[in-house]
Amino acid sequence: MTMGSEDQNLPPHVLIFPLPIQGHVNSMLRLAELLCLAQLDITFIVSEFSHDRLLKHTTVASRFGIYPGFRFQNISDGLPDDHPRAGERVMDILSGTKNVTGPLFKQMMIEKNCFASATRRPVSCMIADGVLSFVGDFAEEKGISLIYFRTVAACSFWACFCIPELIEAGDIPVKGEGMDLLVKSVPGAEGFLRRRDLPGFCRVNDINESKLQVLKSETRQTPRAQAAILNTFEDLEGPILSQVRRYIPKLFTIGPSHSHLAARLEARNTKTTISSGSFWEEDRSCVAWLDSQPPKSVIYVSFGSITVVTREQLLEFWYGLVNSGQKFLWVMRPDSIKGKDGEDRIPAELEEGTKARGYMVGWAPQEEVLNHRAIGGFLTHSGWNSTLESIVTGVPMICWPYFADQMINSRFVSEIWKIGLDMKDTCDRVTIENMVRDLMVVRKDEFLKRADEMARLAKKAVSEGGSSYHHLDGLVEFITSTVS
Ligand SMILES: O=c1ccn([C@@H]2O[C@H](COP(=O)(O)OP(=O)(O)O[C@H]3O[C@H](CO)[C@@H](O)[C@H](O)[C@H]3O)[C@@H](O)[C@H]2O)c(=O)[nH]1
Ligand SMILES: C[C@H]1CC[C@@H]2C(C(=O)O)=CO[C@@H](O)[C@@H]21
Repeated sequence: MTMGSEDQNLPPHVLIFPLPIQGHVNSMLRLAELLCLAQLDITFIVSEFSHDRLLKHTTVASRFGIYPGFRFQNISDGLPDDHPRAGERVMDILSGTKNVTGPLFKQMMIEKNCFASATRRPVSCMIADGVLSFVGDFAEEKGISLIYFRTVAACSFWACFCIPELIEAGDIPVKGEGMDLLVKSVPGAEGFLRRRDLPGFCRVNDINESKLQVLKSETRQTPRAQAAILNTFEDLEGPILSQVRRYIPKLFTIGPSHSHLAARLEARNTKTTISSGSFWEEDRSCVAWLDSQPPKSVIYVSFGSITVVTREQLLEFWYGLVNSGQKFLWVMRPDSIKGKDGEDRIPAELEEGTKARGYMVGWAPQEEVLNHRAIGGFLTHSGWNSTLESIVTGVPMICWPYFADQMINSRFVSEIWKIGLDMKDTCDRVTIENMVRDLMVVRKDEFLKRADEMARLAKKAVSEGGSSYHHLDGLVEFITSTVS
């Protein structure tokens, strides 16, 4: 772990370590590529499960093959291959990572001399997912610089940061009555944040429940890092970012990371295609279907990589979409329906309505879909990457948050940014039908106007002179300063 004098001219060596979940890996891969463009050496720690998926379904090998300083390093996520890694069992990823991956990581770093080689200095800086405190422990033990990258919005990070105060105020546990009461102990969000909008981890019966405790402690330890990164931009979350900076002054906002990457690649004329990090095979036939639809006539429906719905919920969505009379493109992940019980018959009116106005795929090239001129709205689970992708393309949203940060993202979409509607905690066909009509027809112009303005601000942030552009340069400078 000591650095020989021959290493002095080598670039900084950054280790990047995401939680092995689609949204987290996607955003960290984009960060990795941005840092490759700045000529830094990168070791990207990826779970065997995620890496297999990436190799099978993306061009990740050739995408990173052009950067000589980039390497993948596989590690176990501690879960058996047949673990669903979705729905109610997704939190097992956190415990698997802590109990199995953590010790393996430490052993690997020691045995491999922090990935030093003849052409690479030992890891000089670690950028770890904000919920991997064991990386922080190792960094402190070995004196390596540490930056946390929490892949959620600032608003969600901040609400998690305030969990101790929320408990103190009696706003957590969130349950039963009082869900619509405003919370007072998330500074900057007084006046609009209700208990029901707090991150899903707060929905516990008892404050000792592990998901609450884990998120509280993982979030609260963030300031021990020398800096932090958020995939957001100043014009989107300025007031909340000011609150976060009271505790983490060195905070780099570099988002939206996907459009930032596209902008930097474009500026170099390197590549203009979208860099997908999909864990499932993208069904591109939906793009041909979209090509034949009128402008802004289709609502895109996708609930991300973790959401699992019951058959009842599925039917409510389906009736709502068909009854709205609007065209729809629906991503139905193969593992996204809970307890298929053999009762798989689809009512004839839904089959007919889908044939007439719908199209379904198992996984879509989402960025390309959202960019398509035929898309006029997005019915989403409000995962942060999906939210940012929608913002960049100026597509208004209907939010059906499933868990975690999605609960607060959807509140900001509807109440603060006013670029969509929030249907959290409801799932009935009439609400869905009405909201789809509102978004796509009745209030279409109002939502599109605001969404267009937000898209403009997002693009400004990642362009030369913009806040995220400036922050990424600052991040590279900071990383470089850790070796000089
Ligand atoms: O058919 C699809 C559906 C999704 N995506 C992509 O998959 C990613 C999904 O990310 P996200 O919207 O953030 O959802 P999750 O994968 O569910 O992300 C997890 O991680 C996020 C933080 O990184 C959190 O905000 C979410 O709540 C959490 O569920 C996005 O980049 C999408 O473009 C596709 O390419 N095709
Ligand atoms: C499974 C969840 C645990 C933490 C992650 C998260 C976050 O706030 O960082 C939000 O939802 C999921 O992506 C992860």
